Amino acid sequence: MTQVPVRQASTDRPLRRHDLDPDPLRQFARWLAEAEEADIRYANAMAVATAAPDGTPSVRMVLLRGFDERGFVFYTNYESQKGRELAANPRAALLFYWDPLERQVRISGRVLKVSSEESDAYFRSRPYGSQLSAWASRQSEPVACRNELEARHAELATQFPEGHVPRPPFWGGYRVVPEQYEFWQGRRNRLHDRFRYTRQPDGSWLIERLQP
Ligand SMILES: Cc1cc2nc3c(=O)[nH]c(=O)nc-3n(C[C@H](O)[C@H](O)[C@H](O)COP(=O)(O)O)c2cc1C
Repeated sequence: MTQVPVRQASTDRPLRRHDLDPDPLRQFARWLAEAEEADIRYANAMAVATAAPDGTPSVRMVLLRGFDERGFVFYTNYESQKGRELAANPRAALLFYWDPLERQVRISGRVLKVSSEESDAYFRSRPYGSQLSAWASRQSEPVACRNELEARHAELATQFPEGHVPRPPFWGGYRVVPEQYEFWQGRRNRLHDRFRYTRQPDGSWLIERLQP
């Protein structure tokens, strides 16, 4: 077996109960802002885990495009592997990892499609080339060669001039509505700080420290 070197935490940045915002959304916003201030490339990149109906998990990176009290939004192809899994089992887990800050955030909950108006508005804001790519790619399906994709992209450019690309009906947003969050702060000696927020039936959040 190839041994993978283990790196020790370089700083010790405690996370205490009284540092936490009672609202996990505000706590998340604070940590994301700190990740952005730390110049982390793609601080909004997150892994999204879904599961097939037989329980087989799958995970991939996507970019968080917005978040508020309604949930966490990302955009993708509704007919991709994740889209098919979410249609059958509308639950997901999200994971952010900000290495320079030694922080991890886990979020899990139910998943809804965002409204078509919201997806349309976001699609309109995308660069022209990305709009065409959304049409060109049958995401997660095999393709014989890259030329086929590029030819389709070029053909779509003649069909849809810049500024006039409609959103493909098979492309749009998902919103993950959190039921649980976990904020993890790496500490020396692997005695890390972990706090879990669990949504209660009355809408409040139970906060518990977890063992590392
Ligand atoms: C940093 C990063 C960001 C990504 N962002 C997205 C995204 O926002 N939406 C998306 O559909 N795919 C995104 N991808 C590609 C996905 O990881 C994945 O390859 C694709 O969505 C197909 O996944 P699936 O076959 O599991 O459905 C991103 C990949 C990386 C590495």
